[in-house]
Formats: sequence, structure tokens, C-alpha cells
Amino acid sequence: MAGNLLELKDVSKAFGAHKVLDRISFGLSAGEIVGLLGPNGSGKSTALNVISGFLPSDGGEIRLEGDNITNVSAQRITGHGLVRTFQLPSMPHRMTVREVLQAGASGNASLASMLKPFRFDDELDELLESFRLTHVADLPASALSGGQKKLLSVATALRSKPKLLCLDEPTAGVHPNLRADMVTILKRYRDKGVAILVVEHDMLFIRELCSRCVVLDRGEIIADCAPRELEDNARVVEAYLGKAVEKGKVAL
Ligand SMILES: Nc1ncnc2c1ncn2[C@@H]1O[C@H](COP(=O)(O)OP(=O)(O)OP(=O)(O)O)[C@@H](O)[C@H]1O
Repeated sequence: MAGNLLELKDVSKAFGAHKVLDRISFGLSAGEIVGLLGPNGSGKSTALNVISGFLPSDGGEIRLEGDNITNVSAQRITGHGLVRTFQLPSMPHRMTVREVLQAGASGNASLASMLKPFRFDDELDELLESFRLTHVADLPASALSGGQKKLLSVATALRSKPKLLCLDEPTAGVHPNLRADMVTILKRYRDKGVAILVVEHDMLFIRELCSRCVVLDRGEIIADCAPRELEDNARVVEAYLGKAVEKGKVAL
């Protein structure tokens, strides 16, 4: 199995009779950025939920740096260095953008971490600036727009110094100019050794960011390849379009 930071072996998940993940296996190395792709409903978010401890799996094994984290609580998995963002991030009403970002420095937004004296350092200002949030830094985080909440959730996750960052559709609702900035920022963290697993529909973003893509269709892995190889992969093209398509005729 490729990858020694995160390893999934035969991981399964069903909702009632609906098998959403069917014995999926893949891995991720430190400093690697992998796209988790697939059509709507193919099981991408479910995979992130199971990996990050937000949903129990029904079978298989998940290891992070060799430690078995299968069905371990989300909080303990975060403590191991796996941090995730959500498709629709919710923000606390009583904290400003700056305070939310500061709470991220501890790896979680627990009460204890929030009660510690705030340490406003250079990295915090850099993240605010990089994600174009400086002008809203002292507003309540809950008052941000949907796109700004997305940016703040990614910045906060980075601030917690993860070993593995799992991003669920980080660019949805984000302006195209900022998507390019996000690629640059995420690559900077990759160069420091952070691994990133990203669920995303924006293929331009995926091509610029990822060295590898794992493609799910109806809960099965149908491809594990470089982004440039996707459009020549008949199973991938068929999964997206629902029928066999002549090779090379589709831009994914
Ligand atoms: N809590 C749940 N209870 C029942 N079914 C669920 C639950 N969560 C997800 N599903 C189902 O599992 C399937 C996969 O959902 P999932 O959200 O993982 O897909 P996805 O690939 O992330 O889709 P999208 O790209 O649309 O976000 C869907 O058919 C969904 O309805």
C-alpha cells in the first residue's frame, strides 16, 4: 500500500443497506497532496468522516503514522495531528475571526485552549493576510460570508500545525483569484511536510495542487493516478458521464 503517514485497508461503511464505502484501500505519505475525487454521492465526504473519526467504519483498518486510529474519537484523532475542515463550516457567535484563528493554534477549539491568554504572533497575521481576512479580523466569525468562513476554516486548520490536513471542498464559494492563492499557500505547507487529502470538484484546482488523485465511484476506488492521467482513464470518464465515452474526448 502506498503511503506511510495515513493508510486505509479495506475500509467499509454502509447506511442501512446502502453500501457507501466498499473495502477502500489507499495511503498517503508525509508532504504529499492527494485529491479524493468522484461524482456526487460517490462517498468522498463519508470517507473523510470515517478517516477523521466523525463516523464509525463498519470494517477495515485506518492507521496514522502506524497507530491504529480505526473508530477512535475525532478529538483523539485531532490530537494525533489529523485536522479536517467541513463542506459547510459553522463558526462560533461569540468569537472574532482573529480569536477563532488563534484557538486553532492549539489543535482544537476546546474551552481550555480558548481560556489561555491569546498569543497574537506573526503567523496569525500572515494567515489573515494570505486568506484576505485582515479587514474582517475583529468581526464575529459567524458574520462572515460563506466563502470567507471557508477560508477561515482552512486557515484555522493550518494554524493548528497538522501532520495531515483533510479538506472538504475548500474552494466551493471562494473567488477564483483566491483559489490560486490557496494553491500557493497549501503547497508552502506541503513543503514543510504537511500531507493534504482534499475532496474537491474544481479540476483546475486539483491539477495545480495534487500530485495524485484517488477516484471513488459508488464507494469503490476506480483510479489512483496522476491528475493528468484522469481524462484517459475510461472508468473515470464513464463514472463522471454515466456512459462509455471515446478516449480523449472529455476534459475532466
Ligand atoms: N448520515 C447518512 N445517512 C444516510 N445516508 C448517508 C449519510 N451520509 C451520506 N449518506 C449517503 O451516502 C452517499 C455518499 O455521500 P457522500 O456525502 O459521502 O458523497 P460525496 O461523494 O461526498 O458527494 P458530494 O460530491 O455530492 O458532496 C450518498 O448517497 C448519501 O446520501
